[in-house]
Amino acid sequence: MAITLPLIPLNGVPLRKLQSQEPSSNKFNGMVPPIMNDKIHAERCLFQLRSKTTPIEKYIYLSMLKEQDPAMFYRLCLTNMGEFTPIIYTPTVGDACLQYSNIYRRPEGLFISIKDKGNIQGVLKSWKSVDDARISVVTDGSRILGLGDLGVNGMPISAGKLALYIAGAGVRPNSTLPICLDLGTNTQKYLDDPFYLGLRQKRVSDSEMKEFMDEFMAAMAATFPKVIVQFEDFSTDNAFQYLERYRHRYPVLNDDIQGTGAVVLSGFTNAAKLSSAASGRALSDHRILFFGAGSAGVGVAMQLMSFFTIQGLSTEEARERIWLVDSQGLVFNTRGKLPNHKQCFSRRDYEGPRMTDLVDIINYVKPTALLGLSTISDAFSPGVIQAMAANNPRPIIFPLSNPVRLSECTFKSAVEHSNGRVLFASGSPFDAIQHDGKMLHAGQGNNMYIFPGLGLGCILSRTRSVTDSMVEAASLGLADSLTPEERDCGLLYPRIERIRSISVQIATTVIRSAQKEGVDRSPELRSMKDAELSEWVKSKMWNPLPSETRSSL
Ligand SMILES: NC(=O)C1=CN([C@@H]2O[C@H](COP(=O)(O)OP(=O)(O)OC[C@H]3O[C@@H](n4cnc5c(N)ncnc54)[C@H](O)[C@@H]3O)[C@@H](O)[C@H]2O)C=CC1
Ligand SMILES: CC(=O)C(=O)O
Ligand SMILES: [Mg+2]
Repeated sequence: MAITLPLIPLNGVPLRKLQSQEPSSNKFNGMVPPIMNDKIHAERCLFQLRSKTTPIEKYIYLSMLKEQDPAMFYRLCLTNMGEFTPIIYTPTVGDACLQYSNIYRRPEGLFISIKDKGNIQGVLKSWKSVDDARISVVTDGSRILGLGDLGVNGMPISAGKLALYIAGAGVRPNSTLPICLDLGTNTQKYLDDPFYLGLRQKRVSDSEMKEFMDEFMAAMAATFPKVIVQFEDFSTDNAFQYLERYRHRYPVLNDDIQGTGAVVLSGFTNAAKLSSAASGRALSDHRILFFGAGSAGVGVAMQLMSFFTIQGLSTEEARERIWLVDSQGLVFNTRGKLPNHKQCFSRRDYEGPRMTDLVDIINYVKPTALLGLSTISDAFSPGVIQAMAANNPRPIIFPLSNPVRLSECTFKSAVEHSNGRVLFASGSPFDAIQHDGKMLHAGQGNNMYIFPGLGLGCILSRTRSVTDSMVEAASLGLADSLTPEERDCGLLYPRIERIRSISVQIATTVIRSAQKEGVDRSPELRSMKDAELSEWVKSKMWNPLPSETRSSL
């Protein structure tokens, strides 16, 4: 039965208010259907969503719902997290980016282009809720997931991450600001596409970008004094460069370097304990091989050093537990000139010849863990998985590249070729599978578990900067957040349906860490006991659910 809904707020009255009117009310002059029940309308929205046949149609439907009826969108998102995240986030958001200039309906964030240089603050002031902005996700579209330089088509990434801030951490929708910078694109296909929404020019020079970024950051701080800036999906060199350039001046974080580092440290910590229980190997003896040495690979490697230093190893000993592989093979000192970000982990104990075959590298390194952040789909072939399984009773294999079609292997392949022994987490979701009569679940090692809670902790502590200790605290908060039932099921990450309580736990540890580091600007939180602080964090979360269902979160 087709039902026509008044989808646009009427006379400035939000749709939710209209819908809560009694059927008999004629206050809105017949613009509300006679029978408008909130619960049934939620079912109706789900019905509409589920009747779309392709993921991109579902994405478009949910984008419209988010725009037209945010409270309903977030209510449904929170109560159907497992169904919604693959649509509003990876993998479907990757397709939405690829097709953004074709499917574009309405602006959902700010586009700031190189042509705005000299007037960036003027553009920022046009944002609808200038007083409120607390968190902004900023991309320049130069490395969207593993899909390359998509220019302004990267906007759905900023919008999608912020939707998870709202759903997962209860940041108020009006406090979020998605931004896509247009500094050109080097992808010719877009420059030739009449629908492409960005400037028709190649990316600007490094020096021009630096001047632009300096003005942009100063304008953000002046316009939104309370805002935290999350850099997202910048190409490798710029990701490292701009994090370093601003992290001591402004409260900024880079999600791909720090958020990914934290989420993998957490899942790896849980996996290493299970792996060591099976092998008898000391935790400090794990050996980690990274396939992919870009912003995410090296960001994770830097964060995983703390796994070993927590076990009592020195920084140098921790570094020795890590090997990198890039597109040229094993990274070692005498191979030739290396970019700065790879130098720290370049091996000094290997002098050649070049080693490029992954099975050869595994047989040489004998890793206990293999982590993929390479964007190379199926790089973890059956032979690679078997080599890992031959050396380890419970091999740790994390194919972390996004979206799902770029994953280094599927869950099914990892389970089959390790005879069900694998400890697995992937960047994008995989369905659970049956093996030997047992249901096995894939962990999702994605920074979506970290950034909502980390960002919330930063907002509530009013931090001056985001320190390494705060990122590490977020990671340990996540590792500690598994329930006994989740541990019994062998999960490496908690169930995503519990994202709000996970975010409370992470935000609380992040606030405490900010206080220890002396970067907090909310002194009134210092005297609170931990339980009181957690309750206070929870009370600050925006909640779209009717009060009777809130306790289920
Ligand atoms: N699971 C998660 O939460 C996250 C996943 N990622 C994913 O990680 C992937 C990489 O991201 P970035 O590090 O930022 O990209 P990047 O472009 O900076 O790095 C890619 C790395 O892979 C290496 N590589 C490329 N081809 C290779 C080959 N044939 N063999 C071996 N290595 C090869 C490159 O040399 C480079 O070191 C992307 O797919 C991204 O979506 C990124 C951030 C978070
Ligand atoms: C998850 C994420 O941030 C990425 O793939 O870039
Ligand atoms: Mg990213």
